[in-house]
Amino acid sequence: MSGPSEWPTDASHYALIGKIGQGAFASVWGARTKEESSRDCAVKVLNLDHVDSNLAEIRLEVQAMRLSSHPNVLACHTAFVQKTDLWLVTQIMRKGSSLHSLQSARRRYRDENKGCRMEDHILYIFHETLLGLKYIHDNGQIHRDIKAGNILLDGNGDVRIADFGVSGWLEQAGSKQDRAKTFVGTPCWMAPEVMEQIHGYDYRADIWSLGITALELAKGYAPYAKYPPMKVLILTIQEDPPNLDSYDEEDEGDDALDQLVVDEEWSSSFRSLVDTCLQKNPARRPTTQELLQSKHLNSLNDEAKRDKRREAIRKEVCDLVQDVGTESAESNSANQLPGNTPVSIVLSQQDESRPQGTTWVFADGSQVLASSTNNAATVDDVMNDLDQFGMQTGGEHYARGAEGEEAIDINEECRVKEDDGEEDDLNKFMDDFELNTGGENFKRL
Ligand SMILES: Nc1ncnc2c1ncn2[C@@H]1O[C@H](COP(=O)(O)OP(=O)(O)OP(=O)(O)O)[C@@H](O)[C@H]1O
Repeated sequence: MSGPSEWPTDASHYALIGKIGQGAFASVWGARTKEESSRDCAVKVLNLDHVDSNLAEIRLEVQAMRLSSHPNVLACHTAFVQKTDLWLVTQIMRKGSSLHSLQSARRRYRDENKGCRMEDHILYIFHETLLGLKYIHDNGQIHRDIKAGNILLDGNGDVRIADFGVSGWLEQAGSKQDRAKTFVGTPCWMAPEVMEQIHGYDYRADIWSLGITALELAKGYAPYAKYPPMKVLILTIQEDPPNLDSYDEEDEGDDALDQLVVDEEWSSSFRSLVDTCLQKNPARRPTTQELLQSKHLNSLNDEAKRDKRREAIRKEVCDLVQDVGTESAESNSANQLPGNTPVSIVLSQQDESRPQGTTWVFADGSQVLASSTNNAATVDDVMNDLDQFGMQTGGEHYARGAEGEEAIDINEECRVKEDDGEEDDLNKFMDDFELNTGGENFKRL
């Protein structure tokens, strides 16, 4: 393989062939170097307006990314600034995201009236991802954005984790000093402790996201994906962890999701694997090593069995899916459901001008202070008000207006007048909320 320094660091040396996909902060392209012996690659173009780390920091991190080498982590060849964009040149994974591949293959089987059972393929992807994640965790890092859109498949069935390090560069809300307490992520995959930011979080947040990813691959979309980000945050904090059955009831009759939903039988071992990852108390979640040794995945540690699974996914999935990044390929964007919009979270306790608590900052810059006052609301009140708010602000993404817009206090927005006679419900909701959040947030003033 060529050394990383040999990759050109000027955009004019690359030909962009076809768009692979569009994320919230970046577009990704299939590309080729314009050298005599041209090399294929993917180029992720991040608009610098959304990049808040300074370039020296990014350079150092890219250096680290280039040095990190694992068969299940996407290799980064080089990175450079081009006008107002940051270009990240990486390996290209021909089948794109694992979700895209599984869903495309499922559609093919369905069209041909053939049965297909994806559980073994999902377990294989899960196991490969765990190996990459173990490498990341063993190096003292947290990925922070594990989801099927960042788990990529190549034509031969290889699996690699993408976007390692990138989420840390994205636009952070709050001042530089707050940054250690700031987090950017996609709500549907975010662990409850990351949303609350009470006791901080560690690598076990990635294990939660991996559990959500297993659900996503199994069902075709992440739990709560149909809801706007703020509602996802509240449901994740309040409700029992999702599982393979829970969102069937939730989403029944939803036309948009009916297109995506997958109806398959799942083994009890797979169900229990998902449940193990999705424990709200992070201390109860297993480490990558424990998962690799668990009865659910143990057999895949055998090289011969792994090779067999790789061959099976190549034949039964990869071969049915068109390569991404070619002129004719369709864009491989993750479905743009509301809950897939990134949100950043800031702990605002140090800022005396604001009430204590966590601030959730949405991709469009709108903010919600999850703090408390004497008034409280029932869950339904909160949800109704969020819906209202969504409507007023243009819907799905709660696109609040321009810069300088005031942050929205959930309680301010959801305040229910005492004479509505709902005080008891409201108090109960706040008590539950305090309980769920460990009592530090949502403190009554
Ligand atoms: N190196 C690559 N090879 C093949 N496909 C890729 C590569 N990198 C990214 N993709 C695909 O390109 C699409 C866009 O990726 P991108 O990382 O910009 O957005 P995302 O992860 O879907 O969402 P966001 O980053 O906004 O949370 C995704 O479907 C992803 O799977």
